[in-house]
Amino acid sequence: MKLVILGGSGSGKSTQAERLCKYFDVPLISTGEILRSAISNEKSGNGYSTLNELGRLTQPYVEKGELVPDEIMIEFIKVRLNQDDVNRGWILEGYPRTAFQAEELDFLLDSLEQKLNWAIYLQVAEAVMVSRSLGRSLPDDQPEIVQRRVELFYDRTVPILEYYDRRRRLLTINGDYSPEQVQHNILTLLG
Ligand SMILES: Nc1ncnc2c1ncn2[C@@H]1O[C@H](COP(=O)(O)OP(=O)(O)O)[C@@H](O)[C@H]1O
Repeated sequence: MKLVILGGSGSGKSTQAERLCKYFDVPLISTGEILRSAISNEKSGNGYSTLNELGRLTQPYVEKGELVPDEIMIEFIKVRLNQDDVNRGWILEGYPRTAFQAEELDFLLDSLEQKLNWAIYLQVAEAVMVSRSLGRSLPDDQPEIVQRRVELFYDRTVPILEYYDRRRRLLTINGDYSPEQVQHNILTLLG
């Protein structure tokens, strides 16, 4: 199974992505989680590694709630999707986040002779995004930064919905239910 999970900050996309990975027994690729761990690794000064390099490059963006430049993310996904453990499938969460990243993902999948099954959009109201994000304790979850991520979600990520819809690959799910109910609704739609 190859799925992209789309949604704003606090939409429940990381919760659903984790559940779906267990269900389908495929690896999770969560760009937010990978970047946060690369940044904390780099800060703790654990020597030189590719992960530290990624942390050093992306920290200024992540900490302000800004998007990491497309070129960095596209390169990262290219390397990740070429690794052996993702042959049978994967769930991408946090990527793509811009229309350019979505197009590049399609080019990459073409070159790997892979095909995306579905893009799942977890739809919640803006107030739900903000209140759920403020209830977490991630380093980049302060109010102004959350607000900025929500703004960028509408400006940069919402256009991707149309991209996938035109290609008949979009499933929209109401994210304003319990995690169990949302997962159930996703699995029902996936058939
Ligand atoms: N595909 C991406 N493109 C650009 N920046 C990204 C991407 N994925 C993650 N990031 C960066 O990592 C941060 C945290 O990502 P994530 O945990 O997915 O956030 P959210 O809580 O908004 O869903 C983002 O605010 C952004 O700075």
